[in-house]
Amino acid sequence: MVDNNSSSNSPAENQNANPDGNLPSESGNTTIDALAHKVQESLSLSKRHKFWETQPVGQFKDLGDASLPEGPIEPPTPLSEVKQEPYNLPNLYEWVTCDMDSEETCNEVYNLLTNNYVEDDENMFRFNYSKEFLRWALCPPGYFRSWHIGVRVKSSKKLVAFITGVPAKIRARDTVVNMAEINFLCVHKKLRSKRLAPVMIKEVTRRVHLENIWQAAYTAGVILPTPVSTCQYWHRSLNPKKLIDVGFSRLGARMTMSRTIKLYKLPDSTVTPGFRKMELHDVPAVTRLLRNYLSQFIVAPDFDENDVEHWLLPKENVVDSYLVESPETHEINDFCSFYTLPSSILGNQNYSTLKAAYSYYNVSTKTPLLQLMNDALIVAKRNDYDVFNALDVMQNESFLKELKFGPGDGELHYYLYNYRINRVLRPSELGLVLL
Ligand SMILES: CCCCCCCCCCCCCC(=O)SCCNC(=O)CCNC(=O)[C@H](O)C(C)(C)COP(=O)(O)OP(=O)(O)OC[C@H]1O[C@@H](n2cnc3c(N)ncnc32)[C@H](O)[C@@H]1OP(=O)(O)O
Repeated sequence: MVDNNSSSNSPAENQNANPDGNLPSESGNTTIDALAHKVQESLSLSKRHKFWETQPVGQFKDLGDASLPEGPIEPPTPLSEVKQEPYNLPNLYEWVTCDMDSEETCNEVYNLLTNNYVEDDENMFRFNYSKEFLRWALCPPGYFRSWHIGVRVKSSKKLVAFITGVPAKIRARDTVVNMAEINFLCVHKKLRSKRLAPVMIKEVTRRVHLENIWQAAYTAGVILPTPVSTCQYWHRSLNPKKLIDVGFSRLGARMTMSRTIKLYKLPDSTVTPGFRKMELHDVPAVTRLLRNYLSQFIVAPDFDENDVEHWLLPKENVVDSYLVESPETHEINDFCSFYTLPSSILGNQNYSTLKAAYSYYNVSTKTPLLQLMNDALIVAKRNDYDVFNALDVMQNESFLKELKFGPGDGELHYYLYNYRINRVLRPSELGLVLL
């Protein structure tokens, strides 16, 4: 198994390719790794965060203080008191709102992210979100164009930084909160470490406030004050030869290439009777199934039918969803989905792209989750994905090891802005996947 014998590096697991120079630990569960990780964590916890210390987020000093009330950290301010003008940028730059419907703007955003977004620690891979994916991720029901924020060089109009929000209803325990999901924060490599990121975060916050929304959810590879939960990526090789050739994984000790290929081989067709692609007419049934399933987690999205249609109806090369329709009753009892996020392979002679599927929302009520996810692996393999990634959120832990996923070497931290949860959650208590 990948777990102990090989290491893998992907931008996803290494969003902690971090500007602050903390070393991420290698994969594997050795004592030294665990120790190094603890040391790193305590160094991060004692570090000053000049910007984050000023924000309404859980602070490290309050960690473990269960007496603090759950819920908003600060009350909303009257809308008339929200700053009306954008924050000041350094003189050479200007704010722009990015119209993702414009082919030209979408291209510019795509190019900025393709060349400057998240890399792994060894700079071997960089996320390569497609244009269709970006449009999907940024234009859900009720989205605000004003939350798609760019920074251009005034003179040349070159796009050099980006940050986005989309609206989402997220439930924290019993309370459904209107939030913004913040993503795609990116500063051009040449403009790093100039404190541009805090200005961008303040500007997106201002624009979210203008819509009378006061909370946000986001994930990052870096440790900031203060994670609601810390999750791990796991990877299931579908094309082990390519993954080894490009340095994503290593050949295990005492393994040959042909034994490795055999180990990860999957059947050509799915095994569950009634397993098929989700269609538009399935939206009501999938919504019911998913809402019921997500109600067990402490933090989870509160999806309605419009959300399900947007986020889960299959979209080629963006999101894939399958369900099990009972051949007898035609009831829909099981559902699985993954999104498509390739990574550019940097500096490899033979390959330029790693095709990765990321586990999204999965629900099993009749088909065992293990069997359902094995069918998901089979369709992903049939569609030429190289690797299938999954976080240890929801009930994913129950299938990871058995289906030959190996742990990655990075962590993904979940955060809430202006909302306190009074203890750190286990990944299995989280029902939320952000893109
Ligand atoms: C109510 C509504 C609220 C809405 C807002 C909710 C909050 C949303 C928050 C954003 C969620 C984003 C979710 C995603 O998109 S996560 C993906 C982030 N993007 C990348 O990793 C792409 C590659 N890296 C870059 O483009 C840059 O390194 C970035 C832009 C990340 C930082 O640029 P740079 O390296 O040039 O640094 P600086 O000198 O300008 O600024 C340094 C300050 O920035 C803090 N920093 C660094 N990385 C992150 C990070 N990932 N989240 C939050 N803060 C971050 C850092 O701790 C320090 O503050 P402090 O430690 O001194 O205090």
